[in-house]
Amino acid sequence: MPRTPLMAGNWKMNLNHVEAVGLVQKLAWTLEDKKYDPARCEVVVLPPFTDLRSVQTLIDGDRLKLVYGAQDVSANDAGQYTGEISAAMLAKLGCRYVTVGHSERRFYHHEDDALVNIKARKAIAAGIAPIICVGEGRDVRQSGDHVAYVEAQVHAALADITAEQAASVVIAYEPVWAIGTGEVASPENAQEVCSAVRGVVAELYSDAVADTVRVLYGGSVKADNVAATMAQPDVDGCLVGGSSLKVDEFSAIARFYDLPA
Ligand SMILES: O=C(CO)COP(=O)(O)O
Repeated sequence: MPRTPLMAGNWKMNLNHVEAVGLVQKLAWTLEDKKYDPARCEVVVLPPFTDLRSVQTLIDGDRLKLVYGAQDVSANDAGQYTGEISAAMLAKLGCRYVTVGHSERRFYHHEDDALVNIKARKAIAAGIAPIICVGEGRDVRQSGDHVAYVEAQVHAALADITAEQAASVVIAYEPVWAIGTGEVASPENAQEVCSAVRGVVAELYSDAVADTVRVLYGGSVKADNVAATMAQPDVDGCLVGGSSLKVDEFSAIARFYDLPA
């Protein structure tokens, strides 16, 4: 079965719950206006935790053709973990996806590969598809070791995840030097690493699993560069930061197949 492209908007720490409702409404209307077809591209929003209940109510109540998820999940199930949100809580709110291991969490919260792996497994156990984020910093890119670096991150993130579980996993390649900088990776650079990511999945599991897993690119994705990136055989979608907060931009990205490559 061909992989359904996935465009996920990572809002990061932007928009309160009232603003979130406004953005989701406008996004849904714009997509409907443009005859958005969920079979051709799955569109996901990843708001802050405090917005999730409002987003759930809106999407469910109005039967909007949008999927939502969260930006992080606790590595623990319940108990004395002040400030944390469990996978079960996210599942109860109807979250279908959660990003784990975003470079901003690795950097600001010192999250390492082992923790990212636990978070991915917690998400899977709760029936939520983890979007596992990997990607090299500028120093690694300049040293030329970026492929091996990302392959090692993927290996570690998938530890103790079975082949059956791995089929639901999404892996997002987000080179740190491209995040929020306007410096998008070239389509060839994105393809090189996304294909290596798929290679690790094939090596760990099978070609069949590697054919199922969606590999996304993230980093300064915009309507004017998304089509060229999406034309690459191993890029199945994008994890979009800044552009996901702009309705016209994000809805154009969701219809990448109508844009010139
Ligand atoms: O970090 C990102 C998505 O998770 C990418 O952010 P930008 O699209 O703003 O570069």
